[in-house]
Amino acid sequence: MSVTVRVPAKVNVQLAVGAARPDGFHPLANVFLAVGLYDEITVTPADELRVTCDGPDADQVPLDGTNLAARAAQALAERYGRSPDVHLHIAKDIPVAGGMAGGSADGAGALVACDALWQTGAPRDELLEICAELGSDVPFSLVGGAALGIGRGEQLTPLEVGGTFHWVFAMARRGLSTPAVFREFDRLGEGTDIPEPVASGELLAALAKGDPDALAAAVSNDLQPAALSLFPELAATLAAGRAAGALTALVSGSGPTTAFLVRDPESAAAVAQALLASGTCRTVRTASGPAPGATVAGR
Ligand SMILES: C[C@](O)(CO)[C@H](O)COP(=O)(O)OP(=O)(O)OC[C@H]1O[C@@H](n2ccc(N)nc2=O)[C@H](O)[C@@H]1O
Ligand SMILES: Nc1ncnc2c1ncn2[C@@H]1O[C@H](COP(=O)(O)OP(=O)(O)OP(=O)(O)O)[C@@H](O)[C@H]1O
Repeated sequence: MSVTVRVPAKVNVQLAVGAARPDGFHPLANVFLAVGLYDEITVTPADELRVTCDGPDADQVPLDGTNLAARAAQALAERYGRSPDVHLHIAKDIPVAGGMAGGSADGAGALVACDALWQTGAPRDELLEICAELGSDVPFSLVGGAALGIGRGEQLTPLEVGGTFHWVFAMARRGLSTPAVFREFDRLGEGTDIPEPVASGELLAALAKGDPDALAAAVSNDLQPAALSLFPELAATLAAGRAAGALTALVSGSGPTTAFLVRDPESAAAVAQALLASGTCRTVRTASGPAPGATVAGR
């Protein structure tokens, strides 16, 4: 008996960041959009808790107890007083350390998979609570679609989306550490007045309407200057995508993956090809959103 769960990546269409809180986390107005790039997590009973991973970035994924999928299984087992002895296999398609919530997807996926395998019947609110303990992005990986995250990004309100948005993603030649990007944000903001993060009304209206031009005009990412400061070569990738006709170009979350909003799948293919030809990235992928959250794909 095994259970497989499919979980999407995310792009942040708005990431407003406030000044660091006393606990070191930053208050956010984080507008998440799940996109159709997926990791699949398969859980099978085993003699001990063990993680395996395959996919193009598999060699960068830790297979010990620090893996978010292992931590999710441990957390659920502890709550229900049972043994966490399972084999978790991650079929990884989401770039690692790319700002697309790949590890978070695996955490949410393992939680849903173990919940189904063990038939714990945990209420959704309890699963979301465990997700929030695992990381700020993990609750969104569970729910998918589109949502506004406040607090450190874990307090979610689902958002209406009136259409499908088409994207091209350019994967960089190395990763960026999320804490390092937040630290660079702090350094760049030293001595300035950092406003409270608020969601943009124009952006929420554009999502609700399903209007790519309006969304392109409203996207923003307060972590982008910090990501560019640590990874200056990303400026050339953003420029190449804009020159190829993307409606807008931005760093996805803490980066270094860059995201390009386009009008339709044909433009996605053209922008993807131009980005690859520019030589400014490792690889490109196209995907559209919103995509559903963690979903049992097979038993
Ligand atoms: C950049 C985003 O991906 C945007 O969605 C998230 O804010 C990061 O979410 P995540 O990777 O799940 O982050 P966590 O595992 O909760 O935290 C990793 C580290 O990121 C920083 N962090 C994260 C979230 C937040 N609101 N403020 C922060 O300063 C902290 O240094 C923290 O130690
Ligand atoms: N299941 C996992 N998959 C990938 N990385 C993991 C996993 N579990 C733990 N990690 C660790 O987390 C680090 C960040 O990887 P991840 O792919 O989650 O980054 P990210 O997509 O930039 O995250 P986010 O967008 O949530 O900030 C990795 O370098 C790795 O050490």
